[in-house]
Amino acid sequence: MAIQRKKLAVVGAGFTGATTALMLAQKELGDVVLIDIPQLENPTRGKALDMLEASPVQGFDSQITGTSSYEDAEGADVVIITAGIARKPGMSRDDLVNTNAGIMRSVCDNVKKYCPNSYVIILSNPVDAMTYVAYQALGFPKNRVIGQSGVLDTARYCTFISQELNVSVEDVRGFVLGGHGDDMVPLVRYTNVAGIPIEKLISSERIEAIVQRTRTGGGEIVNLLGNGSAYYAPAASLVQMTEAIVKDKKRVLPAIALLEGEYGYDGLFMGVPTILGGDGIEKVIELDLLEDEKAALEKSADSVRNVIQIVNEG
Ligand SMILES: NC(=O)C1=CN([C@@H]2O[C@H](COP(=O)(O)OP(=O)(O)OC[C@H]3O[C@@H](n4cnc5c(N)ncnc54)[C@H](O)[C@@H]3O)[C@@H](O)[C@H]2O)C=CC1
Ligand SMILES: O=C([O-])CC(=O)C(=O)O
Repeated sequence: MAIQRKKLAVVGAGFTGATTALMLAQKELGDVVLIDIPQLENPTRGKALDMLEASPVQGFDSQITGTSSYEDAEGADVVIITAGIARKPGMSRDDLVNTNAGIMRSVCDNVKKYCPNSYVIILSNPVDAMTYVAYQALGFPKNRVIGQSGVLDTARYCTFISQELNVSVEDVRGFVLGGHGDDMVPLVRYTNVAGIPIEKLISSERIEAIVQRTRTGGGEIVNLLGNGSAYYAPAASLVQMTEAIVKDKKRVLPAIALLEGEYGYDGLFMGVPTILGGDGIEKVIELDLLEDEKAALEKSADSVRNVIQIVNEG
């Protein structure tokens, strides 16, 4: 049988979804189906057509289709869910929980029906809780339900470190653990520049400032934009995760995974280092944490549990 291109569905054709669709196509990771609600069928088709018309200029052969019908996404290999409302200045991600949980359930009913074998990556906020909602609604095995937070949070962290030291971003390595909220845990002890621990390069005061800026990195963009939240770096993060899956790269990337004993948590979805490959989350990597790191992770886990409780009560 002829080799076929991968089929990639992006649900939600707003800022993050549209940007992701374009970046996926530019990297030729597969043909992209961009889906939004029926009331936005024409704008969604228009965005997809506009992107496709960039393909001769940029030289990519991925197809991009805009639709409100999940039938067009039938059999997708990867489904990225960005559907939902975004926060505005003065709001926390958790304020979105009730609206987005309803949207997530209705989207997942369709994904389950039309893309039963897909690997699903969740972006909608509050993303740890939304990954839990998706897992319940989809009924897929845990390796196929993956939340995006850590790639983005780590990207922000590494951006700030590279700016601080005026070195290439390519040489900065780090990890952010925990929930996607203001008490996320950038792991300073596991952060280095070309192998050199950052504690040897940056003062502890400046490291603390970078950690704090990372934790509130999403809010910093929300305040600057005024009417929505970040989308370029979130889209780039989704594309890196999709690439790891469709090319079976076995990248070591942070992702929101269902923990079943790892790090001492059971039944909780939270950001941890994983191996991301052709079978989705192929492994959760467990790091030895010091007491203060464990305490910081526990604080973050507590925030995630509180939001999940709202979901369960709602
Ligand atoms: N986890 C993360 O790191 C990040 C999460 N986000 C979250 O991603 C979500 C999307 O953000 P943006 O794209 O900026 O918002 P946006 O408002 O630009 O786009 C959301 C789109 O979802 C669509 N939508 C709503 N209900 C739908 C349904 N039932 N089916 C299909 N589409 C539906 C809307 O019509 C809209 O076009 C927000 O919840 C935001 O907080 C954004 C950035 C990073
Ligand atoms: O801050 C937000 O609401 C969107 C988001 O999750 C991020 O950019 O990290």
